Amino acid sequence: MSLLVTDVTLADGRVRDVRVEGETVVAVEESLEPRDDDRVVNASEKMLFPGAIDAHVHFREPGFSHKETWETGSQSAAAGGVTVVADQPNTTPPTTTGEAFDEKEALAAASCVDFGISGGVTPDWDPDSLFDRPLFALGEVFLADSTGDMGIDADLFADAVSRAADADVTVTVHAEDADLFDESARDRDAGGTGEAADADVWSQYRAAEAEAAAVERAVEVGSDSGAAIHIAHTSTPEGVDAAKAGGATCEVTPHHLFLSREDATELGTYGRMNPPLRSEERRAGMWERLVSGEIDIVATDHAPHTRAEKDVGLWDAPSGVPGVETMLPLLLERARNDDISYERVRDVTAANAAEIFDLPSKGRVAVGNDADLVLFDPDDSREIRGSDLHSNCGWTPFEGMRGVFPEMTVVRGNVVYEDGAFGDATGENVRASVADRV
Ligand SMILES: NC(=O)N[C@@H](CC(=O)O)C(=O)O
Ligand SMILES: [Zn+2]
Ligand SMILES: [Zn+2]
Repeated sequence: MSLLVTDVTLADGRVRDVRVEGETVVAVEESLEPRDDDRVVNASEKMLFPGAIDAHVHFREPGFSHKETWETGSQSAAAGGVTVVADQPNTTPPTTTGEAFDEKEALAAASCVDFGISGGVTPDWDPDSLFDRPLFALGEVFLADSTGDMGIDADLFADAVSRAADADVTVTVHAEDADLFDESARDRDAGGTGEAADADVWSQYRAAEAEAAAVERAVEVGSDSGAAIHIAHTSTPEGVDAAKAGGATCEVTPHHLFLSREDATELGTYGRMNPPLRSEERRAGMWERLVSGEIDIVATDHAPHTRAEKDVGLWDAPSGVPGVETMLPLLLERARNDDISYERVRDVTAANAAEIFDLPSKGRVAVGNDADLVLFDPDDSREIRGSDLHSNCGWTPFEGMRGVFPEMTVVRGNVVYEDGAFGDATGENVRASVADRV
């Protein structure tokens, strides 16, 4: 079957007809004649973007299927216009050996969107077998403990970065320096359980200064060995500036763009994540750097935990919030309000990640590219409700905010999501399928 989307507005404002044949965009023209076997979608007043690439998700399998599975996580992605996800290594077993990579890749066959799998670093990792696999990236490499307690020391980090440089693999870094955490925060009253806790205490504890210091160290190690460094979830303007000064690329999460310490008290443990929410001033500084082009990409750090796990005291709760389904909707809402251009939203959600992570067939609506597409009505803004979303966790820190959600999401020509329903298409590893390697 071929798909013909007519009269659709692209991110740059051009109105075009777009034809998909098989897995590929074959024509983008002012006017294309429908053919007998075309499914024609009349999309006047609608917009067509490249499917978003979320370079940072935690889909939790193997090991934590009660939090999320490849099926639920990828459906949440598809319903949010995300067509590629990159899964992080803090699963059980951690993705630190070739065998663990293979186990995760087999489970990822349940994904309805395309995926990449990143390799992780622990003292007992097996770099030889790991680099033998088609890694999306090395990372996130944890410079401080987060979910999974995979924090590593400086020597192992330097060793890992040089191995990645040899293998020509980008290193993604969770940059926080635990030596700079503010232990005095432990003396503050952290409130009750769940929403009654005060996550501002967590923001004080994992101090803002701890980020830039770790970024500086990471970019230094990167330049010593010639490795490409990508800083995950930068949360402070200082961290972004240090990344850019050191020649690294960086990402920001939706929660660090749209939430701040002013929300932390109300969110309670549902607002506990690493790095934590920052001051309103720093949040605004992140938004400025996104709009200006200093921040390369938005990635969600989609880190689902169940309500039962979150409904405990602040110091006992797991860190992390879901976000893969609401990233593009939240940004499209801002574009609708003229706070950011549609082109910039396209670049930070798709085109730039395709460049940084070397996915030449993805990230753009262009002839010859994979038909990874998202169709939406730019005026169809609605309230975000956790109960409407598709992640297994069933909640969102963005409850009540507005978003522009997709009508249709297409992965390599397959309609994976349309008007609330999912197709039965299967995602593929963006680096190489298992079959290709045998
Ligand atoms: N960001 C988080 O707070 N949590 C992430 C891990 C991580 O990215 O640090 C998780 O896997 O739960
Ligand atoms: Zn992290
Ligand atoms: Zn993460």
